[in-house]
Amino acid sequence: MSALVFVAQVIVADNYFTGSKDNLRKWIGHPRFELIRHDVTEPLLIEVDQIYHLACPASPIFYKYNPVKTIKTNVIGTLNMLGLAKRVGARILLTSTSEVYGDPLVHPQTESYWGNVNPIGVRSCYDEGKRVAETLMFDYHRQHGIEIRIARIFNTYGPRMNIDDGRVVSNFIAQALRDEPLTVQAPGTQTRSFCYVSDMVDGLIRLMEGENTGPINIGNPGEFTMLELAETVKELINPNVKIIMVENTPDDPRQRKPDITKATELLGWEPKVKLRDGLPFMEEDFRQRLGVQKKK
Ligand SMILES: NC(=O)c1ccc[n+]([C@@H]2O[C@H](COP(=O)([O-])OP(=O)(O)OC[C@H]3O[C@@H](n4cnc5c(N)ncnc54)[C@H](O)[C@@H]3O)[C@@H](O)[C@H]2O)c1
Ligand SMILES: O=c1ccn([C@@H]2O[C@H](COP(=O)(O)OP(=O)(O)O[C@H]3OC[C@@H](O)[C@H](O)[C@H]3O)[C@@H](O)[C@H]2O)c(=O)[nH]1
Repeated sequence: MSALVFVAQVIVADNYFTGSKDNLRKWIGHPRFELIRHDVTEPLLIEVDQIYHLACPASPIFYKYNPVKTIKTNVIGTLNMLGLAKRVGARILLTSTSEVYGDPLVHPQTESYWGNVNPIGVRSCYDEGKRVAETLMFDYHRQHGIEIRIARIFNTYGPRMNIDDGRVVSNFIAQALRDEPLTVQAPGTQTRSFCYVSDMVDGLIRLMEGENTGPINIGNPGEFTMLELAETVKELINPNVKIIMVENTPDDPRQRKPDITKATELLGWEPKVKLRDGLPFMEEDFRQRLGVQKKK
């Protein structure tokens, strides 16, 4: 009996705008791993079978920092990755976002919903950028026969996130560990649905290896208000910490929850890690990096 073993080689291209080499430390030097400092707004000439196109700042504070660069990354970066896919005949997966639904008027969000997005707002570089990226994917698919996969990712969290990333889960955990008040942006009743990173990776691999182009929502339907999230972090990590209300930013979506029927039926995927079970893994990682011991 003989077995065919598929041995993957991985090439990571990153310009380190929000990413960190430190997160890849254990792979550097591995014979089947290669790391390239590369900005996707420039063409990339390599030979590959599959492209996971994730490059894009994702935290609102980072994507708003240089909005022109964010939209270039989404448009020119996606064009370059599609050009690479076309040249070498690779299958390409785009990590799109629940932000394509904008401030959704349909709840929970299904993939057939076209969204409610402000085209000229401060978030548009990101949400409209990802919407164009999805359009480019489908145009390359229809015009050039490129094999595409589109994931619409809902808020994802987990260990090794940048401590000062600025997104809500990392903010609350870092604040709780630093004994700083948890900053709930008003009104605090806005909702998000949080997916643990290992579930997300499993969903993305299933989508890449499966037969469906998508778009497919990948996210955890467990929905929480930001006040509920703050209360949960307080209870689990630091019962003495204060929760304060601070000003919000424009166009913050008021509610978000994925309908994952397609992911369940087409990919056989559903998330396994509940928020209360995922937060302690992130707490442990943040404690180590911040040097904060658990109180006995
Ligand atoms: N984490 C989430 O909640 C979430 C939700 C929806 C969609 N997404 C999408 O998933 C992808 C990854 O998100 P993340 O949370 O890991 O974000 P992140 O900001 O932590 O990581 C993004 C990575 O892209 C790199 N990058 C940014 N611009 C680049 C460029 N021009 N060229 C090359 N590399 C570049 C960064 O250095 C970083 O390593 C993004 O495309 C994001 O839009 C994430
Ligand atoms: O300290 C904070 C930070 C954020 N928030 C609130 O928490 C909610 C979530 O904010 P985040 O910044 O974590 O992320 P958002 O949901 O706004 O955007 C994210 O959505 C999906 C992805 O594409 C991106 O990762 C990102 O754009 C918002 O309502 C925000 O007002 C707080 O209450 N306090």
